[in-house]
Amino acid sequence: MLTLATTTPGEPELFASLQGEGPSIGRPSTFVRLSRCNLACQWCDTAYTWRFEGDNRPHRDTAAFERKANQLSLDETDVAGRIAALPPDRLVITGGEPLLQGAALARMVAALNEQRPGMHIEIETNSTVAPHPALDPLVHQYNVSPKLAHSGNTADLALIPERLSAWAADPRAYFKFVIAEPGDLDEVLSLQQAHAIPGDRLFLMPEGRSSDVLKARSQWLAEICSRNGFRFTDRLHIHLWGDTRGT
Ligand SMILES: Nc1nc2[nH]cc(C(=O)O)c2c(=O)[nH]1
Ligand code: SF4
Ligand SMILES: [Mg+2]
Repeated sequence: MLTLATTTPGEPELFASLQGEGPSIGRPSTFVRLSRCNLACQWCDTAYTWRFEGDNRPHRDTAAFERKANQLSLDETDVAGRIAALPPDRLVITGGEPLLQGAALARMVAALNEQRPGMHIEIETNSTVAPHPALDPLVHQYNVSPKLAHSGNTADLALIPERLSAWAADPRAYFKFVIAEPGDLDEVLSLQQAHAIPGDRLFLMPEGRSSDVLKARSQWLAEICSRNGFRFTDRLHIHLWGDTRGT
């Protein structure tokens, strides 16, 4: 079984859209959003995947979410069938932290490869969890987003040195750092040095859940990228559809 997020109670968050972030920005892709996360970012835009009633970890919005309305368990073959029925030939698996369900994901992707061979498989991850050995060979691209101090997570939970070095050594892994202030760059530079992250696999992305905030932060972030040899990524889906589920 896989535990998915929902768009509305009982409806899994599984949809066709355009990849909004990172190296595949603009590509038609099917998205599946898994529930649960091992971190708690104070600016997280998908707190409905983890901040359930009784979870008091700090978040910018104080709301806690009812678990029953925001989680849905489905069979791996059922999830694969829903993905195979949609037009895109690319799949983005996101969350929450999808690698927490690595064994079930391996079964789902294997079923998908039977039903719809040749799909490009991309995974969004917060960097802390090693891919399950049965899943890893089925994945074409990892979008790895280590969480900096401004996320509110402690470094001992969010920045696992051996994991970061393993991602840096994997040519399938693209780093995507969420940046809220120019000062966040110092942390990126020291992580880049410590783990030998190549600049052509290192993206900076503005933090923001509205088009206005993204545009304002893009002004100085674009400059930082060009000065440091990093790639810039916008959040296309926020400009197009705002901060909404299922887009
Ligand atoms: N269109 C679209 N692109 C995305 N890229 C990464 C997303 C995510 O939430 O992880 C995301 C998302 O939620 N929507
Ligand atoms: S790692 Fe991702 S899903 Fe988890 S709390 Fe942070 S932003 Fe949200
Ligand atoms: Mg998102």
